[in-house]
Amino acid sequence: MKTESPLIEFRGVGKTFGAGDRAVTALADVDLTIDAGEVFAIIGYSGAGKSTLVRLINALEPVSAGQVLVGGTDITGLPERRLREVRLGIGMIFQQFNLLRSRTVFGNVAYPLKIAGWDKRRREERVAELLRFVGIADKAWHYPDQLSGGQKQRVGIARALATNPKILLADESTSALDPETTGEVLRLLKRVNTELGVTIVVITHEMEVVREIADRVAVLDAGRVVEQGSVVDVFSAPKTAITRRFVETVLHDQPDGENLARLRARHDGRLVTASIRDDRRIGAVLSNALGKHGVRFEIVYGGIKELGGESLGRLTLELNGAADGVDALIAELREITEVQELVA
Ligand SMILES: Nc1ncnc2c1ncn2[C@@H]1O[C@H](COP(=O)(O)OP(=O)(O)OP(=O)(O)O)[C@@H](O)[C@H]1O
Repeated sequence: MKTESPLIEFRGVGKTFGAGDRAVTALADVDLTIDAGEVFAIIGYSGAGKSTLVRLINALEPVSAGQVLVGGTDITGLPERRLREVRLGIGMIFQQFNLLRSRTVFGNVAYPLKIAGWDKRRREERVAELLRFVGIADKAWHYPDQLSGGQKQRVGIARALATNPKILLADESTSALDPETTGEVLRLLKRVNTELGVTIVVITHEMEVVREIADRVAVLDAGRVVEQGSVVDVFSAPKTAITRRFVETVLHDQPDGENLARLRARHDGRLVTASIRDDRRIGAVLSNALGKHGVRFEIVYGGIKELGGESLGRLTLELNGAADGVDALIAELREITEVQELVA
């Protein structure tokens, strides 16, 4: 569901808080395009500028430099009245859910509809529909304190979607949840994207969240976008050290330190780590290793994950055979993938 012009665009955006000696540059030279219909993730460590970046999308903060376009409209410098219209098309969910404790689930979800002037009957129909969609219709008359974290975030999602926004901003929306509940909430967000066609911008410090839900990702470091691309490309060939560190937290695919020492102690053969992207071609080379090169192989370490229908990760192999046979096998593998020899 891609349109010609991006739904959200950052052009040379900078954001500085304070002035003079006290000035803090939260964002610098940010260029980003987010297309309609995609799930776009922005990942970075604490303080990288992620929250500042989302706050610029719904114009909660003015930019210090550059332009932010939403739906083709430059929102920098728009009067407050026009900004309110832009914000109506953008829903938001938060790490701490931000529900009204004094209102029931129904009351929380109905609240934005009330503000938007929907009459009582339409509000009731819409809330019932939303609660069914997020799977908590049976909790309509509960208060937030009676709900689990995952249920609270479902309410947050229903509330954010109430007025049919085209864009949903999710700021660390699963960071307060355990891994299982995180998975459930991410699957719900994916349905919001695919079934309702809502474009989702996910802010996170967890690469696992990016892997599970995003189509594309931008890596933010000290206020700058250091890498952006499709999730499969970024995972399979990270270009910067910081991205490699994030990818490593998901794939756990490279033996180092103690693991490497243990492998060395247990295995006499040569150890190589091969990146896996097209696993069938690599499988074909390995299955001929004995017949063609007289080399036996054993997989001694590895982490492979399914991503966008592809297998990604690295395998560490022990290769046993005559030196020239092992060299020939490594050369053949290098024709199709990256291979690194591990020396203790
Ligand atoms: N209102 C503000 N006034 C002054 N400095 C700010 C303000 N908001 C953010 N900053 C600074 O801007 C930088 C980026 O902050 P931001 O909250 O956007 O990062 P983040 O990546 O969202 O981090 P976290 O994950 O910890 O929320 C930080 O150095 C922060 O201290």
